[in-house]
Amino acid sequence: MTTLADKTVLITGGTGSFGNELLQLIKDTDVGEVRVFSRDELKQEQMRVRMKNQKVKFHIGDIRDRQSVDQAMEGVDLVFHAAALKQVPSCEFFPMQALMTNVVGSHNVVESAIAHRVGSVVCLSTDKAVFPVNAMGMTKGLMEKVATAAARRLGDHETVISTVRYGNVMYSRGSVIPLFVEQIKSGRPLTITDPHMTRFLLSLRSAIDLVLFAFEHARQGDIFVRKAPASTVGDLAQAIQNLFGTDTPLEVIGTRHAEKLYETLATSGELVNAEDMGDYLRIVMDDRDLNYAKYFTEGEPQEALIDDYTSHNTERLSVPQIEALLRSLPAFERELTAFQSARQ
Ligand SMILES: O=c1ccn([C@@H]2O[C@H](COP(=O)(O)OP(=O)(O)O[C@H]3O[C@H](CO)[C@H](O)[C@H](O)[C@H]3O)[C@@H](O)[C@H]2O)c(=O)[nH]1
Repeated sequence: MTTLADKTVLITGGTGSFGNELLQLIKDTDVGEVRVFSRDELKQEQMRVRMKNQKVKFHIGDIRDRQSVDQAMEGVDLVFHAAALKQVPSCEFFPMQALMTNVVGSHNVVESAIAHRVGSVVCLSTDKAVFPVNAMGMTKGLMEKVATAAARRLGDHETVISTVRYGNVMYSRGSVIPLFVEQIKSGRPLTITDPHMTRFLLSLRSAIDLVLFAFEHARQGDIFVRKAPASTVGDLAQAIQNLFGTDTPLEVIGTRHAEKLYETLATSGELVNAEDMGDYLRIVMDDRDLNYAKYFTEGEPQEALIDDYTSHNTERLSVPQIEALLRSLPAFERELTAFQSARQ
């Protein structure tokens, strides 16, 4: 990570799991300074005590408040924009709050970075932003539009704005894997929404690799996608049962509010202009101008021939493959070991 040498990095939403993991990775490199920007003073205090690192500075603020963003942006070279409301149910019930943080807040971050001549801004998005059905995905989709519109306006300005999209981060707080583990530990049935539902699966470390890849390779307005395998929820539950050596009953509870049978990481329209970079896809910005006549004369005939890239048609993990992936997650492995030793 020589490219971070002596750089000042700002992580919005820096006290979350993404910020914590990224900091672990870069705090001992030759990075100049890392600023953690977030609303929660308690989480910042806990992080400060845990880190004890002079390079890490803490800024209380809210991305909805431009002034607080501007203060933290002074002298920054690189922004990882992770601050968001990302719980599907809470965004569903409070869509204006999602709009204020994910759209207006993101606009503040992008415009502040441009005004402070920051070198690179990487915005974190999600597969739920593509063909969105819930307020979380809709507002993240609008965040992408805000980032792309700024990038289009900037052209070859010194600030490069890019976005990354990824699917479900395995074992993230509040997600299905820790839930299934808790249900097994307490002997309750595993609540399965729909055994055929699929999700892209990736580790937090892979998500961070994607963000660093974007920083190192971004051209103006790029969206980067990490290719990822997927599994059905039924197979995921089976893999967890196998590893824990239990046969806890399964209870099919049905699809929850505002969720999809499968997710999409890139649309056929985006794939027409995407560059295959091995583990990653670079979706190039559509930089056509607002000259509507062109839209009717310069369409994209290829689009109809390509499928969207979805968790239904990506590589499908088998149960043993899911087991191997789960065992590579340190937090899962710790739970499993504790469970096994308690049973002996
Ligand atoms: O009791 C449950 C809960 C979930 N699921 C299923 O497990 C899969 C994953 O569910 P998660 O709740 O772990 O993840 P989501 O895809 O719903 O969304 C997650 O990932 C998003 C990012 O893409 C947001 O971060 C969101 O808050 C987070 O929950 C889904 O198919 C869901 O239907 C079950 O079968 N049973």
